[in-house]
Amino acid sequence: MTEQWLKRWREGRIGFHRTTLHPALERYWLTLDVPRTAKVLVPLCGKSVDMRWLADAGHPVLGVEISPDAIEQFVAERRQDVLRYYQAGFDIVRQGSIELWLGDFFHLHIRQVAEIEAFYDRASLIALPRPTRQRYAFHLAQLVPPGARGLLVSLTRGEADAGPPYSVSHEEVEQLFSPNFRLTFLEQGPPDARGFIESTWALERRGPIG
Ligand SMILES: C[S@@+](CC[C@H](N)C(=O)[O-])C[C@H]1O[C@@H](n2cnc3c(N)ncnc32)[C@H](O)[C@@H]1O
Repeated sequence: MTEQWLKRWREGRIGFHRTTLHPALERYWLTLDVPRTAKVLVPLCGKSVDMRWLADAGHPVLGVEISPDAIEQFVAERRQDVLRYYQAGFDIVRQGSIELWLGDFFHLHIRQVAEIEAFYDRASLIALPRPTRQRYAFHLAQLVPPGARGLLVSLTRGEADAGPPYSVSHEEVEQLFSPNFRLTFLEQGPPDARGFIESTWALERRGPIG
């Protein structure tokens, strides 16, 4: 799976990438009431311009991405100094208040991200096959503290077929996240040219007593 993503990036097959801010982020982020300076985790971040918006809104951003091409393309898109360092098994590239950790999201450990208070997933869950989605939801829950809030932008399609992107039903989103998060369904967009429908959810990490 990893090799497939690296290859996609090398060959420029990144149809999932948006060059403009995701409308759901702009519409709903402020409604989450995340403290302005809270650090936002962006798992499987690609070179999403949404990270610029979060950073411009005052949030330090921690993106995790397996493809070095994605990270290099992201930082090349802005003329701003870049700092490079190595920490806990990850090569990290920092540009302003955005740090991009090169490596496998599943290798990120809670000790390394203790200060995360919020998260943003657009097209991350849906990049993973079904058994890995279960692991993803559990891993995200381990990384963020009780009370952490975030947005999830997922995809469904009438006839589920081979992904990525994978079609993830609303029932599956609830089944994956409700053990550890409070979920609020926010909106469902119109179908795109391939019949995919994006749905947006607000999530809040539950505390030990629910
Ligand atoms: C569908 S793309 C979405 C990217 C971004 N969230 C966006 O909205 O443009 C999924 C991304 O996850 C990355 N990826 C896949 N598996 C990963 C993993 N285990 N750890 C970190 N990144 C991963 C891929 O390289 C790809 O850039």
